[in-house]
Amino acid sequence: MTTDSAHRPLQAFRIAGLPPDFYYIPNFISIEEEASILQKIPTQRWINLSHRRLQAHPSTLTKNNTLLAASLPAYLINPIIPRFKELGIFENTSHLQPNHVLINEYKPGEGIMPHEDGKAYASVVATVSLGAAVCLSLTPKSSSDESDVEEKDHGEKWKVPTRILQEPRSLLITTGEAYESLLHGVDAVEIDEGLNPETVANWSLLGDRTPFEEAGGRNVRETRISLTYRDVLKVSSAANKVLGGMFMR
Ligand SMILES: O=C(O)CCC(=O)C(=O)O
Ligand SMILES: [Fe+2]
Repeated sequence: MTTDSAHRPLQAFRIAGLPPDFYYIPNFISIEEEASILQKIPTQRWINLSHRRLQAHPSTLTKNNTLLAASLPAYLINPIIPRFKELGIFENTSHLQPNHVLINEYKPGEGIMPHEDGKAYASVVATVSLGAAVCLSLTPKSSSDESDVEEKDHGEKWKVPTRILQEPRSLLITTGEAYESLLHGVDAVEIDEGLNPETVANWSLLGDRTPFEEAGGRNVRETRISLTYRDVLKVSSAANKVLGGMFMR
């Protein structure tokens, strides 16, 4: 298992200095693919929240975190999910592929509080960014446990808190300990500031650093949409529901 890890396609994209594992792939989709997806996101399905808006596909989970089985819309499947398969992103999750996508939209000044994604899902999230760049802020789960998060695996120091800069068309994969031991959020700011190799964990993996360098380490926010692909563990098929209903009579 460990011997072939060096040959795994994701290894070149691993973000160093963070708990295992985050992977960042710039230009995961093309400009044309990005435009096509943006144009297909339905305008009538947005749920407005105070600092962002979102929609869930194929549907919102039930109160006990169950997904009612249904396929994802075609524009969320192709070309993205076949590319996930080539990279083996969901090869160890229960359904071997994502079955749920949350679409989040952030206008300048909007964000999402630090949080964890929790146990409704397999511990893998694949996030495709569309439209503009945004920084994801990472913090240890509890500040009193900071030393636990920083020193693991032979005393290796993790550089948290830190940020991951997500360029438009990029893919960010969060798995395992990175999924379980850190909180992630998007600061509700109009400008991400102080972007440089020390403050941005994936600086060396960026597709194009020049816009941020030329802006003096700033990213002036524009509307950014994210597609977060996940594998929901509990899935209820329509057939199960009917059977369940029969046994209850
Ligand atoms: O927009 C993002 O990149 C993060 C979204 C997020 O954390 C979530 O939907 O749980
Ligand atoms: Fe999240």
